[in-house]
Amino acid sequence: MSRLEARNLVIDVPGRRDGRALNLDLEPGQVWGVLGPNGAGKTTLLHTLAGLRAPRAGSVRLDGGALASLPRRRVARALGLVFQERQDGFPATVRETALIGRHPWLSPWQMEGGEDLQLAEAALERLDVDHLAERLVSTLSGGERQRLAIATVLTQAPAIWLADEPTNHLDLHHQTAVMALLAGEAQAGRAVMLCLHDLNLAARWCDHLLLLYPDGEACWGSRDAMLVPAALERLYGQRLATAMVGGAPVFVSVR
Ligand SMILES: Nc1ncnc2c1ncn2[C@@H]1O[C@H](COP(=O)(O)OP(=O)(O)OP(=O)(O)O)[C@@H](O)[C@H]1O
Repeated sequence: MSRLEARNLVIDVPGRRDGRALNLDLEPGQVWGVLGPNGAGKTTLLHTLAGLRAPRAGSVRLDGGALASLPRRRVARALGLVFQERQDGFPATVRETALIGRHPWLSPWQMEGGEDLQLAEAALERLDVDHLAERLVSTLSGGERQRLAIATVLTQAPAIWLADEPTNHLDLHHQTAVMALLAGEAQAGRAVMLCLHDLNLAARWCDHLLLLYPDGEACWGSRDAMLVPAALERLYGQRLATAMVGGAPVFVSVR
């Protein structure tokens, strides 16, 4: 189990004022949703929390240690990142790609062993892409590629998931399956943070929300405290109608 802390964190969005510094803890068992309009800084935040981008101010701490000073292997074992964009620069099969998730756990020239292969196979099956194991990644559909990206992080088995729009390209069934998988990861003691565009998925599956505004303002807290229609309308610059379905709010944009 691991925790990630943002302390007085200002993400570096070019040309934008600092806005509100973030002070939040991503703790084992939690599912955080990051909401905000295009360009608000969701991806920038995730990459900053993963140590791939330097913050403008403040720090990120992993289990109490400054992320920037920890060995990359230690970070790579703890943090799994599902990228929004990905490049498949060289030819690889689906199975080989999932096995990349084991790299943080292997020494530089060590081959993957039987246990690594078992983890990869189980992850491919869990994401419903096991029948594609021999296929080249370049031949996959958008949704299949997305599920493989999640299977690769599942193979990595990190204590903390940072997932940028994990339901991108997914049909309704696979959206629900992926959100259930991530909620299950949290229930098993991992910490999960997701950037989402779908308010209804956030309302259904997240227990904490961070609202990022385009001007750098932000607020965060428990899901119920954050799902205030007026705040969400201001966030997106969009009028919303709200209904309750199965005990959870459902938001629909209205003209
Ligand atoms: N290298 C860069 N140079 C200039 N501007 C950048 C650079 N990287 C990001 N930005 C800008 O920073 C802002 C935040 O980008 P980011 O990708 O974090 O937004 P986002 O909330 O994830 O958006 P989306 O919902 O569209 O994915 C955007 O306005 C983007 O154009």
